[in-house]
Amino acid sequence: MDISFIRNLPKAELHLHIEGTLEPELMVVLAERNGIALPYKDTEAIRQAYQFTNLQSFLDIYYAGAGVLQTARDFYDLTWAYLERCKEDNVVHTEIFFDPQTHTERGIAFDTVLEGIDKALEDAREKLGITSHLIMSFLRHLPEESAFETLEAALPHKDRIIGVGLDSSEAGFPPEMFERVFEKARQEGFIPVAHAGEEGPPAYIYQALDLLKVARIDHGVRAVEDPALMARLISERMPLTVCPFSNVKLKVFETLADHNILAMLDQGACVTVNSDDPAYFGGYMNANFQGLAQDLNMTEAQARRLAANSFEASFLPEAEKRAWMARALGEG
Ligand code: HPA
Ligand SMILES: [Zn+2]
Repeated sequence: MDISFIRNLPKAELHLHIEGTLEPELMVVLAERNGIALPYKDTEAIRQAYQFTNLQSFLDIYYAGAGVLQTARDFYDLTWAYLERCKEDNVVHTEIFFDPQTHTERGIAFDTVLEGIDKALEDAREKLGITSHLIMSFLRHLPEESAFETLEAALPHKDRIIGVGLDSSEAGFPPEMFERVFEKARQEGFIPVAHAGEEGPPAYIYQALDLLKVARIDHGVRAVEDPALMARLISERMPLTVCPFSNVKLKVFETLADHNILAMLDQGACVTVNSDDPAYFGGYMNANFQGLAQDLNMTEAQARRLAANSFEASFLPEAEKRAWMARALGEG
């Protein structure tokens, strides 16, 4: 498939951790700016360290890397760099996760984090024509009480945060542990989503649906182990925000050729393509699409349906969704 076909396709990104867009070059700049010593000699050594055996081996390095983010300007620079990559890849709309607890736990104020990210999103609307939403994600390895405190901190900023998510170490931290905080978040008007079925079993996907009442499942690739669950996801058009490169780097699939995204697409599931933590997993949106073309023989029709799904699954207003879907399908 021609790279220009992928480039020209309008796309929405729905599964992207802003902390996961911290490229080694920016990490070094921010470490110097903030007087922080990195345990790496140069950017080459940082890249060398990015060899993961599972989700946890990634998370350990990812949380350590986020330590260079200190000021609102740092969060601005991080977010702006990602949005410029969106422009290159023709990602016209993005729904970004941020992990407030990664920062509040080390003494950075919630408002500092939000201020920097939100200003970059605002500038991107104006200068790059990219629309966006922000989703704050609770870290599931931390106690429920910490998630409740994070929700409290977000209440004055409801107008700038559309939803809540659940991420970090999945195995041993089932969605049911967060049922109460998600209930409160829904009452406050936040749209719920959750990582489930990345490393965790289908039971975690059921819990995310039935207990957290999510509007999307992040990852969800292990749903294929349970045919009744797959049938339900398909009949409900429940979106799965799938991250092909991430799944290979974290050994959910051995190779990209083993990935189930196109099989799920062809079964009628509302799967979408996303980059998750592109600075750590080796590529942004278009690289993920290109990988599927090369290693799974993705057709142009499949690429169009994946892009259309990304708008269908977004939290854009209905009319905008429909317009972008038509353009992605080549009907607009
Ligand atoms: O893919 C992920 N899974 C869980 N937690 C995460 N935090 C960043 N990326 C991820
Ligand atoms: Zn993720």
